[in-house]
Amino acid sequence: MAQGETIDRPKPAAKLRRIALVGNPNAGKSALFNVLTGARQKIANYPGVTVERKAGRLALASGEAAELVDLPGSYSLDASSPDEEVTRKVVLGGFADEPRPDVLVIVIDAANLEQHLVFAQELLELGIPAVAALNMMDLAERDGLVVDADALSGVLGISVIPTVAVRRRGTAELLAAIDKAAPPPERPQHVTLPERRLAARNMAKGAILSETGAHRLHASLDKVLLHPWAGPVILFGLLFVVFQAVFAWADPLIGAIEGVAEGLSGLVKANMGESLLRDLITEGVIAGVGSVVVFLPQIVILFAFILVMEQSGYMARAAYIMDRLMAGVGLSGRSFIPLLSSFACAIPGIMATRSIADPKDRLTTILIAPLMTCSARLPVYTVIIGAVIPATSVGPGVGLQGLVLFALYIAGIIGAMVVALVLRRTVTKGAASGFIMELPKYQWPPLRDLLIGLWQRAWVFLRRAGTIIFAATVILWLLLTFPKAGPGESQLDASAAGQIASAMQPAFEPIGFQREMTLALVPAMAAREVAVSSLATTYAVDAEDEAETEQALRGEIASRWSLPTALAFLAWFIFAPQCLSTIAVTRRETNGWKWPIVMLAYLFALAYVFAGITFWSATALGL
Ligand SMILES: Nc1nc2c(ncn2[C@@H]2O[C@H](COP(=O)(O)OP(=O)(O)OP(=O)(O)O)[C@@H](O)[C@H]2O)c(=O)[nH]1
Ligand SMILES: [Mg+2]
Repeated sequence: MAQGETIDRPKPAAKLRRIALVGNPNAGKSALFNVLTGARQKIANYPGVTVERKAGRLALASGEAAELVDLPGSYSLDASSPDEEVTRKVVLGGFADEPRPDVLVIVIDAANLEQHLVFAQELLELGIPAVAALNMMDLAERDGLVVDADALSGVLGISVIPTVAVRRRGTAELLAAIDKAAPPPERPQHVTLPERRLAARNMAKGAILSETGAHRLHASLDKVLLHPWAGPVILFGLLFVVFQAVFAWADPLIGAIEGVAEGLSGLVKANMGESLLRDLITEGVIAGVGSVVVFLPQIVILFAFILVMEQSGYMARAAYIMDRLMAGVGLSGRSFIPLLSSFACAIPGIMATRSIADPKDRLTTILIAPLMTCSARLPVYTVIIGAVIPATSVGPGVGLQGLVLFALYIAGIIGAMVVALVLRRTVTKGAASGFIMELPKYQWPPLRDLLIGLWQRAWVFLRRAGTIIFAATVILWLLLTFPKAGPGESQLDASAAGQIASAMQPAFEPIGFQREMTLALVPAMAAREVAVSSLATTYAVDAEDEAETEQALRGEIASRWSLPTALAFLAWFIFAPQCLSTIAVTRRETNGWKWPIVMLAYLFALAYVFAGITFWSATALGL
């Protein structure tokens, strides 16, 4: 769910041996890829994480360099979803510029042997030299399974190497086996699925030496967590805690970062004479970029929860619980994970829809993904909530601010559900497809994966602050600073930005937006957080005297905005179609401009209508 995750197309390498990691979803292919190549491909404890192939270099036991390709998990070579299609094409040599792999590394989950051996047999029928990685041996052992790798090797006719990808166990042996990989013994062709299943059962029986009852704890955990009514209550309670924590835990850290920004600004002022450059640094860079960077603690806390939920195996349970709810709006639990990813960023979320086989399900999921509150909206929400909602407590351990934030997330979800319902009755009409998903095993999140995951998220966020947000802020500062105001005229009125905003203002006046809010919407098309930095820069430029510039953005908003106006702005951001990258990735994933335009139009309409409704009802209530 990394934001803006990049996809490297494997480059055709003429001389290098090509080795492909294949197997069922969630077998640990990407984890193996990471340890073998030193890369940091995304992994998580639920199926369908990898949706594109990715290549890296590795050194074989002989020292020879080879190319390793990580593939999306698949249940068979009869592809039904776009991600499975990628696997099928790579294995069968269907991509024009990519030769068929020289060696297949079939990754098998030792704790799910029978299921994983079904696809393994189909792969062996291809006759490509192969080895098997019998992965997750630690979990098999923990569950009391003793798996006989040699017995398995005997029936499959290839080397079978026990591995624990996350502990780097067995990788040297695996590399040595890849070196010596030979074509598997010829197998009967065109075996039917029931025949393969039967054979898999027999092979598994022969290879599993003992099975004791350590499954019991997990079974009882599932009884509670997947209980028809206790399950949703626990899930809801958990999410509630997450949003409370985002506010409660981050506050001291935010204060510290704000202090650093103020200190820096003071330092610049003390050491530089009055000049445009000094203003650019203090009003543009420090006020603008700084106002976004302060949200790093909240982003990190949110992701820490999400990563722990993913890695522990709970996320897949959440999808399972949500399945019934999703069925109510014509979607399946399959859509849950892409939608959940969209809470980080809609881009990886939309890409994750490739694991949805049904095209109409998939399209609906893509169209509603931007309604999930992405992390770029968090700064906008929290700065406004911090400014206009009092930090009072509404119950033991429950703060009003966290409650409002929670409500904003829920509003996005409800909006998405309603839109899905409407879409399913109209443009994407059709029966909802069934949901099959295997539930992964519970495990303690590996600390290393957790820290790497957190670091990646934090880095993506900081990089955005240093690039897109920095650039947008500087451009905005220039537009706010020139042309210079004449005597008696306010700088904001005279500036190019002020004139642009004034031209747009009639459209936004009716929904309660002030001119600087309207202005903030324009650069926020690049990245939503820019709404915050542009407000900060605008107020810094607009400040009458030096002292006022020092005031943090929250204070400015508190003194300048009425409550209805602030609430309308929040409502706008629940729906606002304000990120160009989302539109671009939608165009790519739907192969055309039709659906991105539909998306843009409906989001814009909803944002406008809801901001308006919020403003007018809040005003009528006398807030
Ligand atoms: N305990 C344990 N966990 C493992 C092992 N290998 C992988 N995992 C975990 O299993 C989960 C799935 O791993 P991935 O590498 O994402 O699986 P994948 O096969 O790439 O899955 P898809 O991309 O969905 O096909 C992650 O949470 C890993 O941390 C292992 O040997 N032992
Ligand atoms: Mg993977």
